[in-house]
Amino acid sequence: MEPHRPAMLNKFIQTNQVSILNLPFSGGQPKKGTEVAPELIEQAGVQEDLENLGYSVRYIQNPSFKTPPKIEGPSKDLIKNPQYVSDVCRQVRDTVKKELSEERLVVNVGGDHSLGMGTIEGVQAVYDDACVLWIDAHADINTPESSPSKNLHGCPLAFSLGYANPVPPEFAWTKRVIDEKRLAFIGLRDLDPQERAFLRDHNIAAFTMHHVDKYGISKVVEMALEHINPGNRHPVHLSFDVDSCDPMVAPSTGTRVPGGLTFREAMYICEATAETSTLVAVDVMEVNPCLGNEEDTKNTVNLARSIIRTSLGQTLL
Ligand SMILES: NC(=[NH2+])NCCC[C@H](N)C(=O)O
Ligand SMILES: [Mn+2]
Ligand SMILES: [Mn+2]
Repeated sequence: MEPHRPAMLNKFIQTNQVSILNLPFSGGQPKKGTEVAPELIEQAGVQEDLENLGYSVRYIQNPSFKTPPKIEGPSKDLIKNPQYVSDVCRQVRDTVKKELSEERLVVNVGGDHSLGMGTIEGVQAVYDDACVLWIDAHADINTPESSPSKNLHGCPLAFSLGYANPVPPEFAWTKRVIDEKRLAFIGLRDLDPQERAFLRDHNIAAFTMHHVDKYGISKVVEMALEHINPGNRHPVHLSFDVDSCDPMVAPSTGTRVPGGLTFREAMYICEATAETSTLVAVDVMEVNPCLGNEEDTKNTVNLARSIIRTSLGQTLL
């Protein structure tokens, strides 16, 4: 079939190649189910969507991520599954790094958002000036110590910013790889006390749902991108937690928070990011097909599919 539109010219990735990393993993939080999301999102037709945009797609499967290597008790600071999360995230880092260094755009399909520490390190290993646009109801910037839940999906950015102190031994491989001025959030509405303190003390560009209401999504995206990526000179890593969206839009996810993004606001973020021609990696995280009814699962899987094709250049016209 003729592609109806050529793949967008990308400032950093000059091939038309995309690697989709299926990351069937739920070890960063207690609810089973995120490990089955990648296969459902694949079956929804992502490969065909991207081929229609002119991309050549390679799928990378990681079935071993599904099963914890061994039963582990909590480490002494009580965070859950530290060794399992660490092992998987380290492998994710290496795969992202390899695919990007061979000039393939990377799509990471989770899985829970603890995977973000792996995707960020992988992107930064190839593009050390890349910026991160984190779309989420949550800031995921708790340290293992500050985390009230002790679930590692609430912690990935604390590792990438070097805030965890002490760093649990399992995560000794993580480094401070991003600077605060290269990180922005959109969609925030559920923050823990220490997360709020980090965002304020380090002057991180944190756009909450209040800002979306006040300025509208187009202005918020413009301010966020202008802050982290002035002049579109840096590669962009878009990390999309579907719980940024309203529970009516993304019902099948583990930590639902009322008052989120509409479907169009979510798409607008993807469209505006695509228009910068600087996207090198996108994460779609926290779809849990085991939560909600059949209709809920279908809608949430379709949201994930739409996030992928829209951030890779699909437009409405
Ligand atoms: N990726 C997510 N959905 N994270 C939710 C984190 C919720 C809460 N802040 C915590 O630390 O546990
Ligand atoms: Mn979240
Ligand atoms: Mn998240």
